[in-house]
Amino acid sequence: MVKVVICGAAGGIGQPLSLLLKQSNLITHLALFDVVNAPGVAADLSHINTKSKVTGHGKEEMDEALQGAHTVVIPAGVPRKPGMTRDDLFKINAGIVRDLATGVANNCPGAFVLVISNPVNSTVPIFCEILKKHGVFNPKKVFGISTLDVVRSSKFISEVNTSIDPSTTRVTVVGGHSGATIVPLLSQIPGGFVGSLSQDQLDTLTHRIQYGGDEVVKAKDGAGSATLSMAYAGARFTLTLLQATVSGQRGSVESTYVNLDADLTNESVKAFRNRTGLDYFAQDVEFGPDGVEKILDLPTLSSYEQKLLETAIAELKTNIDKGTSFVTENTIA
Ligand SMILES: NC(=O)c1ccc[n+]([C@@H]2O[C@H](COP(=O)([O-])OP(=O)(O)OC[C@H]3O[C@@H](n4cnc5c(N)ncnc54)[C@H](O)[C@@H]3O)[C@@H](O)[C@H]2O)c1
Ligand SMILES: O=C(O)C[C@H](O)C(=O)O
Repeated sequence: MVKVVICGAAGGIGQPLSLLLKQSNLITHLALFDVVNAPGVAADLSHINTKSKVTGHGKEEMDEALQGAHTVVIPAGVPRKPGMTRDDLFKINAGIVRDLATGVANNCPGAFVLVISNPVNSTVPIFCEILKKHGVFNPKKVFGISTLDVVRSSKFISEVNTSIDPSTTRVTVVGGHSGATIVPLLSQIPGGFVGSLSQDQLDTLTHRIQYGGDEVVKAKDGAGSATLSMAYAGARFTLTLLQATVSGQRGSVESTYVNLDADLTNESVKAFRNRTGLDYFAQDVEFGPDGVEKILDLPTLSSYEQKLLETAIAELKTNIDKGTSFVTENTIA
């Protein structure tokens, strides 16, 4: 049985994400958990003629939803409004993520967990610290979802160079998932893409990728942030992970924000960690049956990207400390 649980399933991301996952034959049970409206969304989806069973679970039914989960996807929490940073969401979303992590530790400690709730740079450390406290943390199984940055990068570069097919050109995006911590490695795009840009074009494109979320928040004008593109990105990541962990497919790669203990064999990851002091970082990861098979080496960066990375590292440190301190200060020993 492959049970996938969506926490926050009735929300702006949760609904289209559940719809996309309902189309997968890899999933046998889709469990929708939300503090509001989950049974209604579940009833609606359950009429779609694909293999999976769909169940809805309300506010008091988190444990039941999580029991036996293979994978838990978490888009629960509040989204931004214009003028807010992702870090402004910390106050509310930190507590939501802490409680869901406790639920995972108690009900499905071996599950793969995909954290979408912002600020991802801090909510992933919160999730991992809670699992550590319960003695069930496996760094190969917890992922911060930064796939939307990769999806945006592919699309935005194809608008600059129309010979690029955005559906097949993947861009490595490292660092984290907010503003300056998002570092797209455009120098890695084959065909001399970066060399064809002026410095102004490179600055504009990099800024657009780093602040793509703001474009949507501004356009939605108070009605939230990216939901449909996020559902697409979240489904892409979930299905890639399921193909590796359920179907045994090897060799697929996505950029994702992980605890760097996920690959203790990579010497360059060790060296990076010693130099920066970072325990969490988004990087290209290869999937295997246990989740993270390998964290890939950082490629050689251009001097432009190196500067972006140094700025990202400083901000990431603060974001990570904020997440880990929250757990130290807000959990009963
Ligand atoms: N990682 C990314 O790239 C990315 C992209 C877009 C949005 N996000 C983040 O995803 C989150 C959700 O965004 P949205 O637009 O779907 O928001 P939304 O308000 O539309 O939906 C959130 C849902 O979570 C539910 N919820 C709240 N507390 C809960 C709890 N304790 N347990 C279960 N469900 C709970 C709400 O009832 C709601 O249905 C936000 O934090 C947003 O910033 C992340
Ligand atoms: O911008 C946001 O707040 C939502 C999300 O993180 C995004 O990148 O679109």
